[in-house]
Amino acid sequence: MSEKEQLQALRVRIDNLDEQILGLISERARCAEEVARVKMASLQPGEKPVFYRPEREAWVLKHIMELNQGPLGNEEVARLFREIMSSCLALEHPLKVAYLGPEGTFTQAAALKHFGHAVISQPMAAIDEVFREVAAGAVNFGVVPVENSTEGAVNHTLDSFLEHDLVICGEVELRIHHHLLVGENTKTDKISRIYSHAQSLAQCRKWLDAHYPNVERVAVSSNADAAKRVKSEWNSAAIAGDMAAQLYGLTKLAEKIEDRPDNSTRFLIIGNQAVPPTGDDKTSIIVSTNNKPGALHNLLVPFQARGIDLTRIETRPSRSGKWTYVFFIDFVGHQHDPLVKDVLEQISQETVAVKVLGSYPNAVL
Ligand SMILES: C=C(O[C@@H]1C=C(C(=O)O)C=C[C@H]1O)C(=O)O
Repeated sequence: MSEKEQLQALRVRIDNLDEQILGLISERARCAEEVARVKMASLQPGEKPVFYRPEREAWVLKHIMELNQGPLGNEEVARLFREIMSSCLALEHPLKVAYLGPEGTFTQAAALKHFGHAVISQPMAAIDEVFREVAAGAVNFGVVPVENSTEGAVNHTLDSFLEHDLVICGEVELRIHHHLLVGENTKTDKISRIYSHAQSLAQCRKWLDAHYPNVERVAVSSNADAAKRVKSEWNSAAIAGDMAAQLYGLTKLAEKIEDRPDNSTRFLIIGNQAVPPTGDDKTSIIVSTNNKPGALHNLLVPFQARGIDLTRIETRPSRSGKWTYVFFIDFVGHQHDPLVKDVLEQISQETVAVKVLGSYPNAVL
């Protein structure tokens, strides 16, 4: 067979497979519609239907990754199935998700990675506004950054948990790649100012010291805001990611300029709905202790005694008295696990207050 004939034969096979895939996706979507009908039919009077099931979605993605034998990688097939689920869920009930905006931020990228592109995503100007939108019921979920592997905690997010009664329903991790971006009119040999969010400037500090030691670094409210500004200024550049570059039509003067190649940010999904266990979960709590010697030690011993892994501990001022603190603790397990119930009971006897922010599936993607 000639090359042309071989390619033609392969394309016929691909067309045939696509038709089968379409048939199967449509059948799956009809099943999701049926799920919605069943959920609606079995509601008690006054009860609201729960369409989005994060624990079920985590299971579906893990199941697919376990079955996958290549040649596509696990992450790749999971991303495809994430989008299929997103579209199926949107047929049941379109989800509204608020995120720390404006459009083009890494938080938007995280929201789309977690929920897929079929959600209605709404940018908010500040982290606190995301919390308020979710608390008011104007959106189903919110997405906020909580920690970066280079720069540490996002304090605004931690502090917002002290002020709102919301539940953590999930987490997303995103590799963060920063680029130095310029507009069409930028005089690249005369850059006198570089805009970005303070966290991003910090994540690229060494690169900036080496390449632009004398250029003014200007912290603005988001990377997307930085990208927007350079469009109208001739002597400015921005540090931002791919989404912002695309959105504002900027070009990359330098790529992947973050100081650490593994630079990642963790985001939280906040909502009003508690998530049942999946067997691979994490729990986040806030604890306030008496300001006396050994308080932190006494708090941690019960975890150690039960072999519960702490994945993170963060301290913040309590805001209810000078030099008093609260601890944000993440650990492995679900609040319904007997061992976790037991540890929560014990620490609530030894501390001033314990608040469970939520138990949620470990990030699959
Ligand atoms: C189909 C359901 O509803 C939603 C859609 C899902 C899917 O498309 O697989 C999974 C969980 C839910 O978010 C369900 O509850 O099973």
